[in-house]
Amino acid sequence: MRSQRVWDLVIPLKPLGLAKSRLAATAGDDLRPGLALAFAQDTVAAVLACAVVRGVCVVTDDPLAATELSALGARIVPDAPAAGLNAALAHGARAVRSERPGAAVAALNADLPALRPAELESVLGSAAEAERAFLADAAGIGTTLLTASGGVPLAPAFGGPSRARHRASGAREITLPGVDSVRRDVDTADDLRAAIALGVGPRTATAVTALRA
Ligand SMILES: Nc1nc2c(ncn2[C@@H]2O[C@H](COP(=O)(O)OP(=O)(O)OP(=O)(O)O)[C@@H](O)[C@H]2O)c(=O)[nH]1
Ligand SMILES: C=C(OP(=O)(O)O)C(=O)O
Repeated sequence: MRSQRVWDLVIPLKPLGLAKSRLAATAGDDLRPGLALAFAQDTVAAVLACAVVRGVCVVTDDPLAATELSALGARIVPDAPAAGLNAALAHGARAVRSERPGAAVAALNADLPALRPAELESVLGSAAEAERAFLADAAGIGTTLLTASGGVPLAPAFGGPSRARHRASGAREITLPGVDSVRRDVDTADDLRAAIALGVGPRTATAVTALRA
């Protein structure tokens, strides 16, 4: 029987006061940081429930997020480069591999509140067939997940139209059907509605109830 590959995930998270700025009209400055935290908590909890995930490293400078996400079982690494998303991801991958040389790593956004562990497992199973692989977001423009096998640099190129950049970088695109929850990032009010329709995790459901109230 072929043994299944295990993965270490790297999840970047901006300071909560700055995160999810495109939801400002929906949530307002009082509720938006809590919503961003709830997305991250539901994302991390689903990742940690995935059978092929060995560990989660969250790269963040936010003290509340650090406390809450480490309580779920994530390792927290400060955003020492302070040079944006891709620098944070490369830093997280280095932190993982400094403890586990040769680890297979996957970068995943923190804004996937509908994430299902079984769908993530399918995506990672498909990713194991390539040295580097990625999954496009629900809009088909960006990326929600990028993987690198052991010994292979992650070389993240997230931000805006990153699907084309990851494809051009030589990473293989994962084209699996039935993994909507892994593609469903939430940037806008429409995205949030779509995530709710898929079924969000418990912390996001509570935060959305506060929003509606
Ligand atoms: N550690 C770290 N994480 C980042 C940084 N920039 C973005 N992220 C995270 O990267 C992921 C994807 O970023 P975006 O979807 O643009 O999220 P966002 O910046 O919160 O959303 P907007 O403010 O609407 O652009 C989210 O999990 C962010 O929290 C950064 O400079 N450092
Ligand atoms: C960082 C990304 O997400 P967003 O579109 O939310 O900025 C990305 O898709 O590369």
